[in-house]
Amino acid sequence: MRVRWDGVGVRVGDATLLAELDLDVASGEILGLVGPNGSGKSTALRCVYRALRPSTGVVWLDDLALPTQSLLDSARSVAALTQDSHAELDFTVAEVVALGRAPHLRGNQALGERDQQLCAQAMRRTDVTHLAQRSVLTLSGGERQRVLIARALAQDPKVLVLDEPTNHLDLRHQLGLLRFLRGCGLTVLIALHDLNLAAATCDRIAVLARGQLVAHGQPVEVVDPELVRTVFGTKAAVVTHPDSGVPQLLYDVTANPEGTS
Ligand SMILES: Nc1ncnc2c1ncn2[C@@H]1O[C@H](COP(=O)(O)OP(=O)(O)OP(=O)(O)O)[C@@H](O)[C@H]1O
Repeated sequence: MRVRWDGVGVRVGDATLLAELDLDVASGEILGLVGPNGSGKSTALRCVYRALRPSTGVVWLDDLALPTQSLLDSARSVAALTQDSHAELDFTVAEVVALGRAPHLRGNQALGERDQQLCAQAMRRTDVTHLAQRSVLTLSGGERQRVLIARALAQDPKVLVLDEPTNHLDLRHQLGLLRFLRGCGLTVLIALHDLNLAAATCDRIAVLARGQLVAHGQPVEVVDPELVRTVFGTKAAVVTHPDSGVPQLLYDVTANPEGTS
């Protein structure tokens, strides 16, 4: 499913959280949103999963404008793992993952065979099957994060919106998740702080700063020392990964952050 931000701006009072954003994401593409804290990444994503109504512009899913769709219809297409996703009730892992099926069920309708298959598949993909009967309250931060990703996958969406999904995940599970995203065939919109993981995972990267889109393109076009210096105020060198050919940044924590010496 194609996703398009069409002049999407968000203002609260006098503050512009997101200036008019134009971005077009093809079906099956992975778009990475990167940028400093407070640059508008979550705001841009919230407009897609409808936690926020844009002040200007429209988000399109294929040729349907989001405001013309019911919340239920868009929830069938778009699953989100957000920074405010919580699992604070005393539910088992299996119960939390099953909540992902809610947009596809009527009222208190029980899970059917296909629903159960999708939940089981989502739990396998996120390596939480062995936790199925545990209370989510007893999980570590990374285990809980994987359960929330499983819930989003169980929704069987066409578009997956992930806001910092690698938070709390150990290296193996970070790479496992990103590898899965590369092969899943869904349209993926993902906010990431780690520019190297973004470069390794995303087809295109959009760089936001103070609510503005300041760069946009394939990782080789975007991951650049000058951009890292101007946007993040950080000195970095770029090398090419010997196997994947993807640009990767190297940091020197002893260097002057502005890179002036
Ligand atoms: N309701 C609000 N009222 C005023 N300002 C807000 C509101 N919601 C968000 N902001 C501000 O909008 C800016 C953009 O926030 P957003 O969460 O989109 O940034 P982000 O790029 O996702 O940041 P981070 O990397 O820290 O998660 C921030 O400065 C934030 O404080």
